[in-house]
Amino acid sequence: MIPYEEALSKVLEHTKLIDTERVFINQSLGRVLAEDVMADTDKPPFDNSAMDGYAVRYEDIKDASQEKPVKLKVLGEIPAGEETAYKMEKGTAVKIFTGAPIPEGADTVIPFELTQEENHYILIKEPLKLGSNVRRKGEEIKEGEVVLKAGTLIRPYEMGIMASVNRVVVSVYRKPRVAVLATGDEIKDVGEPIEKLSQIRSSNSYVLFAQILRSGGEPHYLGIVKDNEEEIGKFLKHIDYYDVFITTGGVSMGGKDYVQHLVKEYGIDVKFHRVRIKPAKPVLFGTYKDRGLFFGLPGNPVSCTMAFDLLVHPALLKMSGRKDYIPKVFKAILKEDFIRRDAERREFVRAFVSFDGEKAYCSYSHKTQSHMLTSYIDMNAYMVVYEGIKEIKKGSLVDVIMFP
Ligand SMILES: Nc1nc2c(c(=O)[nH]1)N[C@H]1C(S)=C(S)[C@@H](COP(=O)(O)OP(=O)(O)OC[C@H]3O[C@@H](n4cnc5c(N)ncnc54)[C@H](O)[C@@H]3O)O[C@H]1N2
Ligand code: MOO
Repeated sequence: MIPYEEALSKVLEHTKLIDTERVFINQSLGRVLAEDVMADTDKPPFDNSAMDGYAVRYEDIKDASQEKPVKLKVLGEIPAGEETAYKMEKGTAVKIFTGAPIPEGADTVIPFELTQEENHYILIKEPLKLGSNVRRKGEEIKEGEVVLKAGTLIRPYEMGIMASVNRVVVSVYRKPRVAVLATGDEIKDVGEPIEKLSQIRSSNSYVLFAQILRSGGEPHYLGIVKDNEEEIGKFLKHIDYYDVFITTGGVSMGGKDYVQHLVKEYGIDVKFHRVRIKPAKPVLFGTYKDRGLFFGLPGNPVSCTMAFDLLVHPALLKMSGRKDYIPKVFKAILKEDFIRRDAERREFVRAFVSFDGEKAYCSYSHKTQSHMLTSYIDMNAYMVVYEGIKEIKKGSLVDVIMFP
């Protein structure tokens, strides 16, 4: 049995960056840019007003005061989207709206609130700084400048930035194709008739499907296969099509746990089998072809789910070009005592982390066993109980990892 860090670094060591594809920007959310995105023009493309008000010449208004108001003649108005033919001379102002181009000769904008208008004239009773309320051409970005670097995660903000520089198609890392195959004679899909009390619904298939989606992958649901080498082999025959292949069940010591024998037959090079973690001890990891990743996750629902979050999720992120793929560990104050009997493995207990000002607090689910998927209800993190630790007192600092 290897420790968790070693398992994770083995997985990441074999995780290679996936190839790229071009997508329409609306399809790019959550993907990672595989190219730099450049500005097509200066931003803003022209000097324009940041307020509804009057474009003026600073020279004219710099000495305005309550006692000596400045009076300017209003030549006309410029709405946003209009070009301007006004040429401003001494003693004049032009009514202007937010986003409209600053007329030639003007350099400052006075908001309506600071003026009084009367018969095509305005009165100004206080000065403004030179350039007030003017958004300068190119002040945000210069034409040709890299606005988004390759490697950037695309969030709604970045999508907007790409639209603002008229980039409609962009190169991103492809979504990994991830197969999910549930194994087990007793496993039934949702909706299938249950003939015997000993049969179990395949919750794992659905958790995994959603986890893959959440990790930015493309889930391929392969259904359920019996504990039968030939049947499982029919799926593994096509393993090359997938970037990642996940099975659940059949990896422990049971007589029908075929996966570990089969993997060799289908070109999977096993890198580890069994990790000193609780749950998910029997997890198996291997590689195929030059870049495929194979995960044999345990059948127990919590073991399967947790092994995905802590081993598969980081790999999917890394493969997709993400830089933040290592699970972040931080400290929280334990709100109640924790005790366990067996301290051989590092345990990842489903926990709830809450924040109060600067401090984080941690409580945990008392359903600690690996068949209880309901231990995830209302929880948002894993509390890490390290090897050799049997007891943690209320008030102690514990390590926690938020769910992805
Ligand atoms: N003698 C030993 N027995 C077991 C060991 C061990 O070290 N020595 N390890 C235990 C641990 S830890 C785990 S975890 C399980 C993992 O076993 P498998 O991966 O071989 O899984 P199965 O035996 O096929 O199933 C275990 C359990 O999970 C249920 N299951 C399976 N598939 C699904 C599914 N798709 N959806 C929901 N539930 C599923 C299955 O019915 C079993 O109850 O092994 C221990 N045994
Ligand atoms: O490791 Mo198993 O996942 O403890 O139940």
